[in-house]
Amino acid sequence: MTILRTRELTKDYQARVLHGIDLAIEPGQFVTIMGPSGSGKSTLLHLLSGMDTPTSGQVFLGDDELTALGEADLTDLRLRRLGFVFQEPHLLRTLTLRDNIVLPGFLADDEPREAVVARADALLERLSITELADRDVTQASGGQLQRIGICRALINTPEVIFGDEPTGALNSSTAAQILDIFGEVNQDGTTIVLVTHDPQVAVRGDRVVMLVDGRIAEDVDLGQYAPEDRTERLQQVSALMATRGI
Ligand SMILES: Nc1ncnc2c1ncn2[C@@H]1O[C@H](COP(=O)(O)OP(=O)(O)OP(=O)(O)O)[C@@H](O)[C@H]1O
Repeated sequence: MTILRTRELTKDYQARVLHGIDLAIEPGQFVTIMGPSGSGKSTLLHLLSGMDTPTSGQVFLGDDELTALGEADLTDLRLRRLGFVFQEPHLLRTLTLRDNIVLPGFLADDEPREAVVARADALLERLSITELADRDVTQASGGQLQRIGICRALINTPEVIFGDEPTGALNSSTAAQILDIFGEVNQDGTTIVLVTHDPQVAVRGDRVVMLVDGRIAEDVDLGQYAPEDRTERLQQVSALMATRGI
């Protein structure tokens, strides 16, 4: 069983940047996508998450083909079933941080607003940032804002969380805390797919998909090592990167 699957996915800009990608991700996996700059990592993430459409090929979320949906259905699917965490959280400046979190919940309009607010408050508490609820973006640190971004990504209880360098703008200790949160979310059963250059991010996952020139060059299972056995994982990832000249 797969939660995300691609079939012969290609993407052309001026030139072809993805060449027939076949990838299958199982529910609950924590996958990182690595590779040299320009290898197509972000492009693949955008196609997997329905943020962009391929030149040819298919993407499936469970039994649903994303690539067969029109823009309105795709937007609705992204809102309800997928979560996104970017390098910068891009929060709305005119809203409180709590209101930034609840907004996608209100847009989904599946349940009473009080229930959405209660879930936002539970997420704030879980990520230890309850005190930020009534502040705005000017009144929190980068790491705190990234936690708000994660709460927002989780508000509609997505099946998959996608991240593009989600710790790229943070110092290493804050980044480690954010990665702990991704680990906990994954432990709860949410599938995670992160693009990263950073081996310290890759070791948090249980699978590394390495892209080179728009093709999957390596697909490595780190699950044989316990998650806390980061040294072994780091050696694997570093060896992989060295092999590919990264
Ligand atoms: N919107 C676009 N229009 C034209 N070319 C693009 C566009 N987006 C990406 N590309 C090109 O596609 C190729 C892959 O880009 P992509 O951003 O997916 O790579 P990446 O591996 O994520 O790179 P990086 O690690 O530098 O972020 C690059 O050659 C890039 O210039």
